[in-house]
Amino acid sequence: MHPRVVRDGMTEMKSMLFEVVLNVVMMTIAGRRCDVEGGEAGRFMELVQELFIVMGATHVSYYLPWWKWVGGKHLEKEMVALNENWHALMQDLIEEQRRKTVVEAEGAGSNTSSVTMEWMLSLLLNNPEALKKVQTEIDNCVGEDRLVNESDLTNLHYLRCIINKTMRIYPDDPLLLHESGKDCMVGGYHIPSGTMNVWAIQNDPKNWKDPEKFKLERFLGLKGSGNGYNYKLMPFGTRRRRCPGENLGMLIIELTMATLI
Ligand code: HEM
Repeated sequence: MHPRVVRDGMTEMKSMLFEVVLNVVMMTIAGRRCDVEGGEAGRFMELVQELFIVMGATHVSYYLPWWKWVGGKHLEKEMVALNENWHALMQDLIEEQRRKTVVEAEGAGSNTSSVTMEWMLSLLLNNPEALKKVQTEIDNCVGEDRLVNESDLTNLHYLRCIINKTMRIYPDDPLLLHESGKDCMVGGYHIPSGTMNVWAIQNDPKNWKDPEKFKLERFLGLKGSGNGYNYKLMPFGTRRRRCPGENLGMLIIELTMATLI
């Protein structure tokens, strides 16, 4: 991985963080790193970004079904095109792996973890005291003569607090559990009025006093997310649809950020 110096000694972190996560996931499922020179990483990043735009879009055709009949750009077409591009990329990988691997987890894993790390960097740079504190914690537990390893992570409590803080105020999927203004049924499930989305729950003063304040200590001693936090913090979702990559995602974030810090 080569740092990209943008200007005046500043480094562009977004694509580097994305590449780290993509390589970890790629090693896990395909046994090799991502081909940066051949453009595989760039191809992935473009598709993941496009996917998030299409998934997050509120489209005019939701409200005006006749839009597509009069020739308006239809979300369905964009999704089909995106799906075909994903398919082509996945097909290359699958062929390379002789059809032995499941690859759809890549998109879900790469963007979520790298975006969380990007927000975390931003939080740390804007809160120098917290940065100092976490640096001291790493210096005390790991020292300066070696890199952080997995067994150190149980001692890096403050690091974990900052990750939790990041995921509380900048969840990857803020609109998870869609907000509902009135009682309704969705797919046979009753959604009561006043149902809130994840961002609203995680930033509700009823759940987190002074939610906007930087009070990391409030995360100390709390374990896991979802049920562990009484549903006040659930960046990985909860129950049946909960993210299956939670442990891997947390591990990647902890190791990468601790090493970087
Ligand atoms: C910071 C890292 C991550 C965050 C915040 C995150 C968050 C989420 C969320 C909110 C969901 C949707 C839950 C729901 O629909 O209720 C999800 C689903 C999923 N995630 Fe993650 N994720 C992360 C990392 C990963 C990683 C590393 C992988 C795999 C290597 C992964 C694989 C998946 C898959 C396959 C699903 C779909 C599960 C299903 O539909 O049943 N995620 N994730």
